[in-house]
Amino acid sequence: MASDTPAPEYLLELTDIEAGYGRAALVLRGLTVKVPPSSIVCLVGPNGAGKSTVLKVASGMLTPRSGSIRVDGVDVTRNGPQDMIRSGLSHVLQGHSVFKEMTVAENVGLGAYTVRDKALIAERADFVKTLFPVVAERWGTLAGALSGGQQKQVEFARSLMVSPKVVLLDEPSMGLDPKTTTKVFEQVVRMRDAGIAVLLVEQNARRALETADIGCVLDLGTVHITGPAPELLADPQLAELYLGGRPAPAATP
Ligand SMILES: Nc1ncnc2c1ncn2[C@@H]1O[C@H](COP(=O)(O)OP(=O)(O)OP(=O)(O)O)[C@@H](O)[C@H]1O
Repeated sequence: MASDTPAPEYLLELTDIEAGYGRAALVLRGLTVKVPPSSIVCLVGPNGAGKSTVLKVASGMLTPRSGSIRVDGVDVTRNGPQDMIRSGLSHVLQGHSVFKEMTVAENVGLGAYTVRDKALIAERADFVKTLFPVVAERWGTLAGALSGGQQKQVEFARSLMVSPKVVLLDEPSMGLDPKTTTKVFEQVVRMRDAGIAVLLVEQNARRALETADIGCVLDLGTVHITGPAPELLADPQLAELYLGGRPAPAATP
């Protein structure tokens, strides 16, 4: 029977979040970020602005002191990490987290450790193999034998084994050369096109905004500007302040 309840406008809503570590001063100060379905939302901003902290709050690793978190319209503010996964959020941490002495298949399988149904696990494994061809091609290979960019795709595949609504990606380009970064961002777009919303944190602000649908500029724990990523990229003042200088002028014919 079809439900009369309209689908929420956003899959993830972080509203007026205040959060910090222990007794130290607040890191996030009234932060609001919203992720619509089938979109890539990118958080950019200077070192220490609180970008990774946003993802820790969204994944239940850090409980906010105030504010609310909603996933697909449901309030999950007090959920811990396990319950956040059940709510539909999956977090790919900063740095490299594949187990190099395990095969690609074993690494991907770890993402499904909360899933009991073997047929469901096989179905999801088929899905990630289709989405990330390199994962299918290197399925039986030790993950340590893969390049950095390929290992990142194994991490993406592992994160999708819980069938998330939103994937939280913390600096997927870290330690990768520009060519590999381009390939990794192509995979982020494939995730979005497969219907998975993405909240992306990146140091490489210009590159990330070129990939994202929506950009949020974070400074001192709050979002200063948010809007369509192409508009943020075209803003000369923003480029000067946060994107390492003005964009190159268009070539004259
Ligand atoms: N585990 C922690 N314990 C205490 N303070 C922390 C912890 N993690 C981060 N911080 C502090 O929170 C602030 C924001 O850090 P965060 O990593 O969220 O920023 P960021 O914007 O992601 O920075 P970067 O781009 O350098 O990764 C910083 O002042 C940092 O020192």
